[in-house]
Amino acid sequence: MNEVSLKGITKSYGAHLAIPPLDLDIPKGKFVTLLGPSGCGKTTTLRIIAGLEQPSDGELTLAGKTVFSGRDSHFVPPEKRGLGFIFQSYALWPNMKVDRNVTLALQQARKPKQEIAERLAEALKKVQLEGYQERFPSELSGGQQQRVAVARLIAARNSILLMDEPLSNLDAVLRTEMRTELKRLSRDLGATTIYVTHDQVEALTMSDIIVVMKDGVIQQMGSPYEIYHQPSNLFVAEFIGDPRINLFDGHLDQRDGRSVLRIDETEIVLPYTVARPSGAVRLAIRPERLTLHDGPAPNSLPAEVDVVQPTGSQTILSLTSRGHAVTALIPRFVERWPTRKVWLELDPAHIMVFDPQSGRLSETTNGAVRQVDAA
Ligand SMILES: Nc1ncnc2c1ncn2[C@@H]1O[C@H](COP(=O)(O)OP(=O)(O)OP(=O)(O)O)[C@@H](O)[C@H]1O
Repeated sequence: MNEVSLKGITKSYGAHLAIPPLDLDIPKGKFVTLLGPSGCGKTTTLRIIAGLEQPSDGELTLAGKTVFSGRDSHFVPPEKRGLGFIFQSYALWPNMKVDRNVTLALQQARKPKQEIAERLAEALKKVQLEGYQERFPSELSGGQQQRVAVARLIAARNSILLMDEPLSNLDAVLRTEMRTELKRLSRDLGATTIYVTHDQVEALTMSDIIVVMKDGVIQQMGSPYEIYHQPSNLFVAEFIGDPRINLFDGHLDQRDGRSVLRIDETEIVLPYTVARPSGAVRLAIRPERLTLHDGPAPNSLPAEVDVVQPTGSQTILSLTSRGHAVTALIPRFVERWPTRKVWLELDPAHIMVFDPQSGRLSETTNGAVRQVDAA
């Protein structure tokens, strides 16, 4: 069942159409991330769901109830939508102590005192802030303030949670910790969570479903696995993955039932058949699917090593192959590559073939796009 459903939702600011007609169905209990570059409409979409922004047209339903309809100007205000929020700026009341910040909504809903006290204690325990009830937000660190915002969500027990870049003000260590925390929260509450970020690592690590947006238009909606391994177009392929995916211009030949790729003088026979005629193509391969050799090898391009960057468990190698910048990712610590001239082997099973005009991923003849590894 879909917990959140947008049908033909649009939003214009004056003459600027920020969200062209948008259809989006979010299943109950899933952690769904809206991901995309700055200005792609993620926040606007979330604010529309929250009721903080009125759409120009369309229909929005939450848990089966229509909360906005452009047809009859029906609009349910945010406080009546039964949603929980966490935004980037924790949105705590600066003049209220932690206990009141956590329980304000429960008090306004006139819940019994005993229940409020129990929910407060439980929520503060979950975020490890027991004993902090009497502090004002200004007496807490950024991470602790964010945990108060999380405690408020726990106490409210909303079935739909909306989060807009909630971790962007935190330092790297805290961000990783809070990622785990928010994922656990969403799971423990059994909540449907809609999370906005432009950080692909957050999206890949936290989500059941990622929705990649560009200019208000959904480019792909799928599991992190699908988004990473089967990007539906070049925009998604380039947006996801750090270091970025490598792109090459190439030529596809359909020869005796086999698909053969050519990049300059290098020929690569693919282990699957691409469902498109012979001709120019755009090829993509992830940095971790390249292997370096010190002499000629099958499926390889000659290249030169420019820069070696160990990151700890992995090393990023920047190379140049026939004038093109290429990045390889090696799963170990390397300080110096022994030779400057190398051969860069492309793993044929992991080459993606895109239409050079439309940028769309070409399907394989088995009906689906390539399957790699086990999901
Ligand atoms: N109040 C407003 N008035 C005019 N234009 C707006 C307003 N709010 C958003 N926009 C425009 O709508 C588009 C989508 O903005 P939105 O904030 O949803 O993007 P975003 O993907 O969340 O970006 P970011 O990651 O930078 O927050 C942008 O082109 C933005 O300039």
